[in-house]
Amino acid sequence: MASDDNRKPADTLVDFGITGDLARKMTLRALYRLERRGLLDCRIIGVAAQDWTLAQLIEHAKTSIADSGEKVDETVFERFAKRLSYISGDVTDDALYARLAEELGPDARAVHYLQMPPSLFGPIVEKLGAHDMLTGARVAVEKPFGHDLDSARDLNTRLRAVLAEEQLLRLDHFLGKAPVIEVEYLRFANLALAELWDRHSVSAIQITMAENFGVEDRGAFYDPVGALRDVVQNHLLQVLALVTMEPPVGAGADDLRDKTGELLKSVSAADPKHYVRGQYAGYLDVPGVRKDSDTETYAALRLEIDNWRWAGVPIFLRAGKAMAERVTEVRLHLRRSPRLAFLPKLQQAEQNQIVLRIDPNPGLRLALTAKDNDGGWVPLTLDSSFAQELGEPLEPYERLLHGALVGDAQLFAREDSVEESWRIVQPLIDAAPPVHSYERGSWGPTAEADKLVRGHAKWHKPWTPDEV
Ligand SMILES: NC(=O)C1=CN([C@@H]2O[C@H](COP(=O)(O)OP(=O)(O)OC[C@H]3O[C@@H](n4cnc5c(N)ncnc54)[C@H](OP(=O)(O)O)[C@@H]3O)[C@@H](O)[C@H]2O)C=CC1
Ligand SMILES: O=C1O[C@H](COP(=O)(O)O)[C@@H](O)[C@H](O)[C@H]1O
Repeated sequence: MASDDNRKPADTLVDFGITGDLARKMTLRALYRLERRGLLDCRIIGVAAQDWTLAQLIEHAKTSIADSGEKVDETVFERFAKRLSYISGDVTDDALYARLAEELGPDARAVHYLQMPPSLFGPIVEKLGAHDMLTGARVAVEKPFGHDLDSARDLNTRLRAVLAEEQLLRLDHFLGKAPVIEVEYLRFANLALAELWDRHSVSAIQITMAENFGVEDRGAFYDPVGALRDVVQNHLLQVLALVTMEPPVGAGADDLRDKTGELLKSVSAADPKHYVRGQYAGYLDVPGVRKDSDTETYAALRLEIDNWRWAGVPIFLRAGKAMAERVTEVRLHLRRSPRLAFLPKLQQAEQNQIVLRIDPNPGLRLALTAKDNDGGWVPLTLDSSFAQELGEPLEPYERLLHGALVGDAQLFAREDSVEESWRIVQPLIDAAPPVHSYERGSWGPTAEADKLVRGHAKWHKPWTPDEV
């Protein structure tokens, strides 16, 4: 397919897996919201195994959208429902593709969105190719992309045998989060930040993704996966790449992805000696979890970026379920200022910090210090809330599905960055240390996690929205 075709807006979304859990919780709502905003300009062909009528699918869509907390406007929903059609069948069966090809017609410009079990990504794309439905089309695949480096490489090889890289969109919903997208602009458009953003000013970077709920009803999915594969290999490494990359040289999707790919390439493979795994008390009772499971629900690790900007700056990542708070943030600890000889008491001020909160209530905090009345120092924080100052953003799935439909690949992970991020974490998969138990509602196995950062800034309690 000529590369210009890959960027043309699609006129059809083929939604494989429209009856599934992700569709119910998130993607039907996202499509409805795009309709409401006037940003949806295609028909939608749902594909799944359920033997439903179109009326049943429409009813299911309405209930799902309402259950997701969205107020359903009848006029908007009617417009949305008119776009829908439905094909039921088994995606491993050729007959389904013959029906799909007929429904699509010869001139369709389709996006095939695969919110399907990952084991079916390869078979579906191959069948689409065999039935000549990939010319002029794009394919968007859900996470996870592989379960280790070898399987990610195999999947890339399999999909790339029938698709050009420009046709393949690998979803990572963190790349659709407004504050994550904002990082590029904040870093490079503000000299006040840009001038501090390197090893001369930054002494350590901490990225925390804490969730205050457990695995709940997702035991069967989660137990073979664990925190490292579920959120570190993808979400947190993509965030790290955006936080530490060099400035892109142009506005194209590959200008940005060249820089994130390059950055991940310069991250050394993780060392299991600098890796802490935890499992919350009660995890083994979750339905679907093996009774003797040693899957981690908490992962903390240290990484090094071996390039001119970041050499020598330790990067600490941690992610956990059933933690004290739900908060995802990036925290840059700046180096200490020299001794403040002009103060009456001999002391050093606390290190400044720059904090980007990704969730909830995204914002930027500058943590400074000021002089108190006794000649010591007190914390002084400058906070901004993006919602208040920048307005309500598109939700991640709205942004990603819209990007897929209009042909903007910028928000999707490219082959190189997916493989590099698996390369980085692979040693932790191959030689996983034992898991340490931690209490629900805590900050994880803190004794072990504290050892990981010994000699550097301690883990900082994340900036939570209720904190003033
Ligand atoms: N659920 C979530 O919260 C999230 C999920 N994801 C990813 O999204 C993808 C889908 O997950 P999820 O929605 O939870 O999965 P589900 O199992 O809930 O849904 C899978 C969908 O695939 C369809 N399907 C499965 N096998 C076949 C088949 N042989 N032929 C036709 N249709 C088939 C199902 O149809 P039917 O229902 O008719 O059987 C259903 O529509 C996965 O890659 C997952 O990792 C990513 C982020 C979050
Ligand atoms: O991909 C995943 O992300 C969610 C967290 O997403 P968020 O947008 O709510 O922060 C995580 O709970 C889940 O385990 C994981 O699969």
